[in-house]
Amino acid sequence: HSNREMWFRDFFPANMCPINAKADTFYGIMFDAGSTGTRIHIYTFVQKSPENLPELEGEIFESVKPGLSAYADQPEKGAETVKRLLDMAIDAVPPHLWKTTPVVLKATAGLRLLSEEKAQALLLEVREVFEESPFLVPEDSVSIMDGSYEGILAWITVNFLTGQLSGQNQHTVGTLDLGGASTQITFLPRFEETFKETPGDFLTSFEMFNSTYKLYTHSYLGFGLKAARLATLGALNMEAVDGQMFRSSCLPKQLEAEWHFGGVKYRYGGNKEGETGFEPCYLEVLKVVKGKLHQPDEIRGSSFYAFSYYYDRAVDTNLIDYEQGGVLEVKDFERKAKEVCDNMERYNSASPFLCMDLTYITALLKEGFGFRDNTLLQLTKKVNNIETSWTLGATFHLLQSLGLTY
Ligand SMILES: O=c1ccn([C@@H]2O[C@H](COP(=O)(O)OP(=O)(O)O)[C@@H](O)[C@H]2O)c(=O)[nH]1
Ligand SMILES: [Ca+2]
Repeated sequence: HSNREMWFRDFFPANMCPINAKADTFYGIMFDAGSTGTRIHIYTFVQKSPENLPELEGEIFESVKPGLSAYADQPEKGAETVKRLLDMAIDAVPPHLWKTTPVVLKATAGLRLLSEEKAQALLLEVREVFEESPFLVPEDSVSIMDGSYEGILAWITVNFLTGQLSGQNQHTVGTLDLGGASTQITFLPRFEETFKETPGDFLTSFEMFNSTYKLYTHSYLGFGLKAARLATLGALNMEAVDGQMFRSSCLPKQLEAEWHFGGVKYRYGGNKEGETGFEPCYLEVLKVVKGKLHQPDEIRGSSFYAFSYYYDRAVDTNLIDYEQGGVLEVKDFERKAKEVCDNMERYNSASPFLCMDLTYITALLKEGFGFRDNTLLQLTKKVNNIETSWTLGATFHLLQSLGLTY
C-alpha cells in the first residue's frame, strides 16, 4: 500500500536524514462528529529518538454546532462544516507534511440514530471533502464508530493523560461520558467476580502501548442528555406526531416552546395546572432509567472521571469552575437538582431544561449505574491542556494501525 510506505519513509527518517531537526515532528487529525457538534483535534507528536514512542506535544481544537445529524437532509451542507474545520489544519500543518498527515472522522450517536441511508449520504460527502484535501486519507477514514470503542478510547485518553498507562504501578480510573444522544461507562475491573457477573458484550480486550486491557465498557444509545429529555417528555421516536405538546413537571410551569433535535421539531412545555419540582420530576425521569442499565457491583465504591455534559451542567450550576474542574460527590448533583427544580422561577434565565438535566444526571448515576451518594467524580475537561476526549485514544489507535507506534 503506497500510502503506508509514505508513512514509513517520512516518519522513520533516522537513517535517511539524521540531522534534520524538523523531521521528527508529525501530526494527526481526528474529527469527532458528535450528536450536538462537530470538532477537529489536530495533534502534534514528536519522535525524539527512533527507539522511543512518539510523544504528544500539543493539540489544536475547534468545534462547530450543530452536529452532522442536523444536516440529515442536506448532506453537502453538513460536509461543508467539516471542510471549514479542515481548513484550519491546512494552516496548522506545514505543507511538506500534508501528504503524510492522516485525517479521520468518526461519528457517534447522532449518526447511529439516523437511517442507514441518510447517515451514509453524510459520510460519503465528508469522504469527498477528505479526498479533495491534501492530507493522507487512510482506508475507512470516515465511519460511524462502534459504541464500545467510544468508551474504550476515552478511557485510553484519560488514563494516558493522567500517566496511568506507563510504568509499573498502574492505577487506572474509570470514565463516564455523557453525550447528547448516548452515554458511556468504562473501567478496568479489579475483581474476578465482575468478569463472571458481566454479560459478554460489556467486556472487550484492547491492545495499546504494548499492554492488553480487558475493559468493562458499554454505550447506551438514547441515554445521552438530550435524548433523555425527549424520553422524559415521552417524545422519543415520536416524529410522526405533528404539533403535539409534550409536558413535564421538570419544566417551568408557564413554559411553552419548540426544540429541534436530530432534524425533528418538538413542542414542549411545563405542567400548567399540575405539579412541578424535584419530587415529581425525579419520578418522571426514573421511568427513563430504572432497570434499563447494567449495574456492576464493583463500581459502587470507586471513583470515576466524568466529562462532557456532567462537566457542563456542573459548571452551569457553579458546582465546579469552568477552567479548573473539580471533585464532586454524586449527592452534589442531587442537591443542585433539588435547589433548581424547587426554585424554577429563580433559574429561568438559564436553560429551561436545567432542572430536568440535573435530575436526569442524578437518576442516571444513582438508579442507572448504581453509584452511591458519596461516590467521587473527578470532573475534568482538559489534562495538561489536552481535551479529555476519545479522539486522542482514536489517534493513538490510528498511529498504531499505520505502524507508527505500537
Ligand atoms: O470535544 C468535546 C466534545 C464534546 N464535548 C461535550 O460532549 C457533550 C455533547 O456530546 P456529543 O455532541 O458528542 O454527543 P454524542 O454524539 O456523544 O452523544 C457536550 O457536553 C459537549 O460539551 C466536549 O466537552 N468536548
Ligand atoms: Ca461525544
